[in-house]
Amino acid sequence: MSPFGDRLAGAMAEHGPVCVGIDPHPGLLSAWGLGDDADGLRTMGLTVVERLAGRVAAFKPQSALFERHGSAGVAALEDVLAAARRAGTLTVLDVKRGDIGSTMDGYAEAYLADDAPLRADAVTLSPYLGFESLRPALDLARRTGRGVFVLALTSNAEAAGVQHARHDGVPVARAVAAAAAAENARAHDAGEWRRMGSVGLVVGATVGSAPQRLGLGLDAVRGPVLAPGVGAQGAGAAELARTFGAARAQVLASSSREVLRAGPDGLVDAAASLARTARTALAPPRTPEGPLP
Ligand SMILES: O=c1ccn([C@@H]2O[C@H](COP(=O)(O)O)[C@@H](O)[C@H]2O)c(=O)[nH]1
Repeated sequence: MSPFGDRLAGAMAEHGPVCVGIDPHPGLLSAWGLGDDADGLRTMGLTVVERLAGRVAAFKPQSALFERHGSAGVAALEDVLAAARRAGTLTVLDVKRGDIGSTMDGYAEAYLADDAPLRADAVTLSPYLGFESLRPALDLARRTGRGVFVLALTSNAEAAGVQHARHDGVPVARAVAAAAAAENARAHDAGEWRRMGSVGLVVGATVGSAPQRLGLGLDAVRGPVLAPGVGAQGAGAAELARTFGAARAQVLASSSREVLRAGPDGLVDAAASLARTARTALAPPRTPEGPLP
């Protein structure tokens, strides 16, 4: 299997830089005429996969909303991940895991091993026990051709107190970006990827000019940037264009509730509209003569 970053770069070029979140909130399940139970979760997830596979670059199931229903909910999540695999659309499992190294081994095995029932193409990870505590997941993802998205600047306003804080004068989020860049550089030097590294960052589309102000150097990370916050959290084309600047070619815009609110019959149009917004906002800046070299 080619590495996640290269596979994602191909999917973004083919289907647009768009990820649809599968977040079965109780209110959405009710609006879809589904019960807030494991069958409802499964039906919503499988419907999203059936209608949108091959139309978007990736799906991002939100683990928490499946875990609410215990083992039956997790079984539904396994089914949704398996359906996306069969359909050939990439999955980013949003689990935001992070722990001491020995426990991190367990999380890595749970989501990134080839035989894991909950395996996804990539997972979200939290670096707030120290970036290096994520080593088991970084290494297993590299061995199995999978990817990780490490939280750098999350879309929620209260995150700034932690992520903008400075340690030895360096903003925490910038240190996270630098560590991700180093991982991608090592893998590139080893000849492992061509188009994009497999260690990505999460940077909310709602964070304004924070990446520039904090000197994150997102383009230098050379990995994908997962940008949640489009739609229900208020970010649109203007925010995507403003926030990501020189890194816009790496950005995977993500939206959950706004697409799901369209209901089963409106999914295709809602995802197409999201793709149009993301493609326009994230296109290279144009000069009078054409795109910049
Ligand atoms: O910084 C972050 C990281 C993750 N998320 C997750 O993305 C979706 C957003 O859902 P919407 O309905 O499009 O608002 C959700 O699963 C979050 O947990 C995020 O929003 N911000």
